[in-house]
Amino acid sequence: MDQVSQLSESLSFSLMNKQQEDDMFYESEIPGKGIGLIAKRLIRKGETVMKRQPSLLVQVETQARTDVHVRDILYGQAMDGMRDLDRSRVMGMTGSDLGDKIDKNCFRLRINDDENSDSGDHYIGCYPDIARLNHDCRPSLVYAINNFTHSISAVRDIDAGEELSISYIRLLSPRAQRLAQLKHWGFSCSCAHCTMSSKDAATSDAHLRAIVGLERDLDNFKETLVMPETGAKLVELYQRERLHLYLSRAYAQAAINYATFGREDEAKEYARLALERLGIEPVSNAEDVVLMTLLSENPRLHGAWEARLNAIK
Ligand SMILES: C[S@@+](CC[C@H](N)C(=O)[O-])C[C@H]1O[C@@H](n2cnc3c(N)ncnc32)[C@H](O)[C@@H]1O
Repeated sequence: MDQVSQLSESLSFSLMNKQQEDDMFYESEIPGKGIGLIAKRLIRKGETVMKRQPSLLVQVETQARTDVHVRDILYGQAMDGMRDLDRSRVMGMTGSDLGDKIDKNCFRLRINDDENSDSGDHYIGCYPDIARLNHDCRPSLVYAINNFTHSISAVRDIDAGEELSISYIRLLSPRAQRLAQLKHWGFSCSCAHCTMSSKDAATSDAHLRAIVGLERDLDNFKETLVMPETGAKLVELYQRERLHLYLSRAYAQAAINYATFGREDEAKEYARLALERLGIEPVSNAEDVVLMTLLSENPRLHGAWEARLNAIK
């Protein structure tokens, strides 16, 4: 979709669905976290929760090169140019001044790039409605920023009264490391996963270490410890850890791994599960969808078919 049609789709989504959003969640004071968003009704897995264009966009390179005094003048001009409603939402974001508000609430994004390279223009985008979402190490929502559009959907069913949350960081580090990383963001994480007992945290940390180890083994085709079931074991660990937001990748790895051992039925089944999870994500990676569709229909046509069997021979 080009940027103009994406923008108009997103704007019409915002207008048409404002009523639906009002019916979906509300803002509330959350003990120890400031303001947050609470589900008003059951939100189904895969439901779109919000879609927004940025109220303010900062080009990272220009910002880094600009002296603080000039930057403040530019920020002021940008604020003056905003509609009253946007200005008051931006000023309502948590933080002492605009620079601090941007640091604490806004998202880094990259435009016109190839995902795997360092090229592209780097921006910081401010989406004040989305900035009300607190962090949780087991978030209920997943987000994606495609061009400038920020889209969020539910990774699992969310009960009425539950807090809506996203993750500000990647979640495979042990508790102590996650806490240190979030401290760097200026807060001490009080999510249920960071405040659990030391015994439960040690079990969770062991699962996370096992996940990282299995992913490393699965990525290495020379790794002889990998069995046909290694990918399924990875999926199981992600499920036990309730890291639903990473399940599409885990199912995909399991599907490919079964294919590398020539296990057609399991490869098809896990590819089908990967496709189901990809459908839940706000923006699915087109390449992943094509690969998983191929695997779910005819794993023998995938480049990885029997790759590990052939390596053992
Ligand atoms: C993007 S804002 C989220 C909305 C914010 N609570 C508000 O009142 O506008 C990020 C700030 O929320 C608070 N916060 C978010 N997640 C938290 C968590 N898991 N534990 C404690 N504080 C949290 C921190 O103060 C953090 O700097």
